[in-house]
Amino acid sequence: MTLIRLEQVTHAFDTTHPVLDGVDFQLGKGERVALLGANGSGKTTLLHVMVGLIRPKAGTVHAFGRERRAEADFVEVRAKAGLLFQDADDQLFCPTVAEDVAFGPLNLGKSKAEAREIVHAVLARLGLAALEDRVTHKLSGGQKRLVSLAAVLAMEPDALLLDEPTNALDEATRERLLDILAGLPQAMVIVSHDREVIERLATRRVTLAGGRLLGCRPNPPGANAPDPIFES
Ligand SMILES: Nc1ncnc2c1ncn2[C@@H]1O[C@H](COP(=O)(O)OP(=O)(O)OP(=O)(O)O)[C@@H](O)[C@H]1O
Repeated sequence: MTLIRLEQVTHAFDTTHPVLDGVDFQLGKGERVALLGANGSGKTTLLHVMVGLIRPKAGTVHAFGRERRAEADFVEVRAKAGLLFQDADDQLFCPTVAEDVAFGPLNLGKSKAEAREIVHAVLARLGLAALEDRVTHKLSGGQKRLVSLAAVLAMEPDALLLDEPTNALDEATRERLLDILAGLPQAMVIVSHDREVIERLATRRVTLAGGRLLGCRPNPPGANAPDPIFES
């Protein structure tokens, strides 16, 4: 079952060259796709296109059963595909951790009591119960990353879009996050330059280069060369 499908997505921020140039991509249920590519190759842009934070100049976005065009379509997509931002400060904007994690469920129409239950459950599951009443902006970078993931998981998404999830984490926090991610059932797109993240989590790898998406399987028998062009 395909959760997200992009067809011929093209996007440019200026008139010089497109960042994305006819990108086809599919995320299937149960897949964990590593999205690789050099700095500035358009990985974050592609994640943002998937959830409607950027509207491409051309091409189509299908997600969770239908084509998505308008902002109202993407509100639903963002509830089903949780985006973990590269910078936790883009994710967390409430005074306390509990409020930040409750924000999504409340937005989805849960009652305050239901949201409180979800906050307790998610924070406990991630080993973050002690942070519940902390002031968000005073957390360390690693704590913010884990709380961001808690806020995303509180929405009970079907897919996770992770933008450099282990970036700037110390070894212990990185291991902890990797263990958590490895135990999650959601389909994932994982943007990462962290070899261990890719080797441990990814079921498939794709690479953005020159605006195009090239596909290759992890450790393909016989060769490591990318397939010439990505899947249909
Ligand atoms: N809002 C924007 N306005 C103008 N240019 C932008 C904007 N967002 C991204 N870009 C440009 O688009 C290109 C792709 O950026 P993007 O952040 O998607 O790359 P990336 O592959 O995620 O990079 P990194 O690995 O460094 O995070 C870059 O040249 C970037 O400067």
